[in-house]
Amino acid sequence: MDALSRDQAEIFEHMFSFVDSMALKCAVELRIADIIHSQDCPISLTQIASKIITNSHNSPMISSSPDNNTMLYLNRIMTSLVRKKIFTAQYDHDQNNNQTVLYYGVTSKSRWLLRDSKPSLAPLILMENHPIQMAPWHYFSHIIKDQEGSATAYEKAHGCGIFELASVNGELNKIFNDGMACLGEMVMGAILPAYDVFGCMGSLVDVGGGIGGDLAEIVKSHPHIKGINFDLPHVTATAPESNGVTHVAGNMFESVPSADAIFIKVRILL
Ligand SMILES: C[S@@+](CC[C@H](N)C(=O)[O-])C[C@H]1O[C@@H](n2cnc3c(N)ncnc32)[C@H](O)[C@@H]1O
Repeated sequence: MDALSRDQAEIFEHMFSFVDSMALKCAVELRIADIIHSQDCPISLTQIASKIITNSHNSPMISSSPDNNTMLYLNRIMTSLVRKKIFTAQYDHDQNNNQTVLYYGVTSKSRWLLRDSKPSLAPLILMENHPIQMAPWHYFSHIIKDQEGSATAYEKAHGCGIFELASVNGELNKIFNDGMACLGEMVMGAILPAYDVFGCMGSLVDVGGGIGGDLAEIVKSHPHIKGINFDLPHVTATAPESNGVTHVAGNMFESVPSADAIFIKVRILL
């Protein structure tokens, strides 16, 4: 291949690179990793499709024979995910039908797509690839050209910032908080064993603590701490109860509950 064609092929690759994210999102939405992980061995496309149909009707009694379109589209998604080494694909002989069949199996990456077990990146994948969250990425050129004002790409796309939008959009509020909580679990798993700073405090306030997952982990490993999870009202309203953690609603730019120490994780001052 000459240099011109190679460069052109590379631009094509960049042009369609969003397809990888969409295939990942599709796999999470359809619970493909959960379906394959729940079996003891690799399974065929037909088996995956049947499970998807059964799951989508939410009843094992519904007939689960996939039609041609389902098989065609699922085949394309699986091809993309296998290319990214998220699943394996291997031909084997099916003795029941005396045919050679392609079987899909798990890899070390596929467990991060699981919906039914933790740790998982599934909530973050659903959040980052949601149309609301994708829209601001279309405004790069606008914010660069914009000579007046300092609107962010998010504000250009939605007319307000993410926290304001989440306060009036329950779906965004849930996917954002779930995404943050899943990220928090992983980060706290690294912070807690590495930083021995929590023993000396009697109370701790997590400012912008989301639904309180980080603080719950800290209090679990340091039960003497009185935890205060502080966030905006629409966030604390959906926070689950947790032993040793009190949820307090408010605006950090007005006041913050007092405690022996303040914990702030992730850049929130944009
Ligand atoms: C990027 S998230 C981080 C959540 C959590 N700390 C974590 O690391 O997973 C930022 C959090 O700050 C909260 N927040 C934003 N503005 C706030 C404000 N003015 N007062 C209190 N909380 C705020 C948001 O609701 C959100 O839960």
